[in-house]
Amino acid sequence: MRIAIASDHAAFALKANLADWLRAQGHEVEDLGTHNDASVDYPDYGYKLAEHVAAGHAERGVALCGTGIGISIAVNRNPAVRCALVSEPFSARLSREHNDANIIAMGARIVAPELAQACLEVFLATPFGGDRHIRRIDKLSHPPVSAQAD
Ligand SMILES: O=C(CO)[C@H](O)[C@H](O)COP(=O)(O)O
Repeated sequence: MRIAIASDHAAFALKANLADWLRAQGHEVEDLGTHNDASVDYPDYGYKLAEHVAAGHAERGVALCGTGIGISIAVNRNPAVRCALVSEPFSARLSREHNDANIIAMGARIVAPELAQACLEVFLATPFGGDRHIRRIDKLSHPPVSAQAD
């Protein structure tokens, strides 16, 4: 699978670890930076990753920062992608089955590399469940001008 990966300085080491692990699994990995541990701003890398996946240059994306929170917010500003912030494999699986997430976000200050690998493995292996979830995914793509829930 073609996978793009991006992080800020706080997750630079985790990004290197996961990129190596993905390549060892036979995936084609594009590293969108950052390329060292000098301080940078996570939105820059989140926007770049989202644009890359939305353009079809990669089938899946991996977004990393200290907590995963900031970069996942940045990625989800792009309406053409769905990014799930996870810290354990069960959420990683459901992010695919229910949400058809195409980008996974994790925090290097939250999850150890082995756990991040386990989350990523499940994320890449799990198909979208379809059925009722299609209707809900579609609603995410078309937010209402004014909310209408009971
Ligand atoms: O987790 C993050 C955003 O959600 C960032 O990685 C974190 O805020 C960077 O912090 P610092 O500049 O103190 O290294």
